[in-house]
Amino acid sequence: MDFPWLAVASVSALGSSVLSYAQNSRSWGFLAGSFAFVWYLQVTVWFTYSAIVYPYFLSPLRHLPEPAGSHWLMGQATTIRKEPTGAPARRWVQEIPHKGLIRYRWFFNRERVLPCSAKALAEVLVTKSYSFQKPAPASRFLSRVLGDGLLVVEGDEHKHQRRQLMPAFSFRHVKNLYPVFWSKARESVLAMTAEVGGRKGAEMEVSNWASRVGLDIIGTAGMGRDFGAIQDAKNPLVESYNKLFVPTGSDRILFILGFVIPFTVLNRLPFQSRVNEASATKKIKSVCRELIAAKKAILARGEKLNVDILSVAMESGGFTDEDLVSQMMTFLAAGHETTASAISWAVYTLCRYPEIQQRLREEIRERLPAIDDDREVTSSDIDTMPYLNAFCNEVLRYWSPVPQTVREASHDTTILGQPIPKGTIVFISPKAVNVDPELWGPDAGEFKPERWLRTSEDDKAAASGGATSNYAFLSFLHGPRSCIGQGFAKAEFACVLAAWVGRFQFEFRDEEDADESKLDIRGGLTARLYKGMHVKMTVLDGF
Ligand code: HEM
Repeated sequence: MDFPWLAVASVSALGSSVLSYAQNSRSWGFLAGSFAFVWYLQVTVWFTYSAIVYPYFLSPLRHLPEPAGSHWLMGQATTIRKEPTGAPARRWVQEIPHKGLIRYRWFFNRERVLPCSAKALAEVLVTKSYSFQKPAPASRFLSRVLGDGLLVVEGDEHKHQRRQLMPAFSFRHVKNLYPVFWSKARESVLAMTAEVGGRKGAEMEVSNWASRVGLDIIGTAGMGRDFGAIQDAKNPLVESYNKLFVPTGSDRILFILGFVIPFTVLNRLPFQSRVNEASATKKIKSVCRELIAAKKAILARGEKLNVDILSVAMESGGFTDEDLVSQMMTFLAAGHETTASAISWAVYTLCRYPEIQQRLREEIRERLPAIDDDREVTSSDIDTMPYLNAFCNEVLRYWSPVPQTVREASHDTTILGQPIPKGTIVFISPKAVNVDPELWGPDAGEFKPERWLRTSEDDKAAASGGATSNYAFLSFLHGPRSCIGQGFAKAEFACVLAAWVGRFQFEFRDEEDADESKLDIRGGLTARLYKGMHVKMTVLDGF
């Protein structure tokens, strides 16, 4: 329930004028004082209604099961802010007896609904997908930093954009990109080898490397431009994304102020995060404009464009230049931090389970050419490596690089027959659903690549990791708003990981990291280790 700024301001203006008139006062001081008084009265009434009366006595959601120990006014807000991103939802889904929906309360008892059965998820993500849209504050942020690209737009505009962009992500097209993925993966291995040198157990922060290789892959395979991020850690694009997605101290202040000042006003104030955001967005936009101009010059010369995402979007004829800038910004952001997060968590897992690392390395070395070998690596090499694919699927399941996402009911609707009023916030938690024993069986909470390995020719269960429903694996969501880059991401992830594991041995720098429950995981869009993923790396002979 959002604070009705406009209505409250209008009533305050009217009320203070009436009071001034009734008191026959022409003093500005009296007018301002009575304006503040009427404002205060309304805030008190609104607050009592929205934070106490509605959630406790009137809301149709009040009978849904809730986490125990919620604060009378702050619900689960402090728990959520204290624990690693997505961790409370992971616990609630398993601990609270539910029939597919859980309600929890956020600051000032604002209600949230967590769909957690396959049927509830199917309704939110597929059958009623366009009734559950991105909430206005999330859309405003995404729109500011990405423009109105595929991730932001809703309804018919979304259907139209998605149709135009789909050919760039077709199965056949992604298959043709494997050699590009492999060549960038090799380049990153060579650059990292140079940095490690002959040192045994050299300390490295791998999420930055993963980000840089991700950026170069989306640049080369998605836009026909090598950004050179692997070769240059100070690459302006890398720095711009660091500014955009790494949280600053002022974010917390902005979050709190957001309860009392409208975001349209806050966003104009010179907070550090807003200043960073504006300069980063300007830089990224200028790179995108330059890319589009270069492609247009190719078209003007009558030459044929490549089949990268940008070329497909341009050739569809369905986008203006500014639309194309938004799409490019969307693919750059959506396409590199997510995969980078998956690669970082894969490295973490390899440190945690040295025997899995060894088994994976054996398969890679047996099946793929060594890094110094120029032979092309194709989809038939990568897609037929059972343990590599099982390991990648299990990392995506267990760590869910996008741990949670959010929707808002755009009108009064239902989930599983439960009335959901317009404006209700619905939290979708891949991090919780991906390890729910109801859907995955009793070993859901274990990291176990074997669940994806076929035990016989007609073992069909392995394709879905043995889960009882498609909706059990939510890392890319499902339905019309699922990740359009899923095939691209899986292929890129497998190539980079294979090249890294073939060449390097990974170990924890800080042994205490082995205790997952102590990890400080934060992040809005993707899950990151707050201190960075610091590991020890050694170059191994023979690959
Ligand atoms: C491991 C890597 C990745 C993961 C886990 C991932 C996950 C997701 C998720 C969960 C969403 C839905 C977000 C929401 O609606 O709230 C999404 C959407 C999207 N992803 Fe990915 N993604 C990955 C890689 C990529 C790549 C490589 C690209 C592009 C090449 C990409 C492009 C997009 C786009 C454009 C959307 C918006 C789709 C739409 O709304 O129609 N993603 N992704």
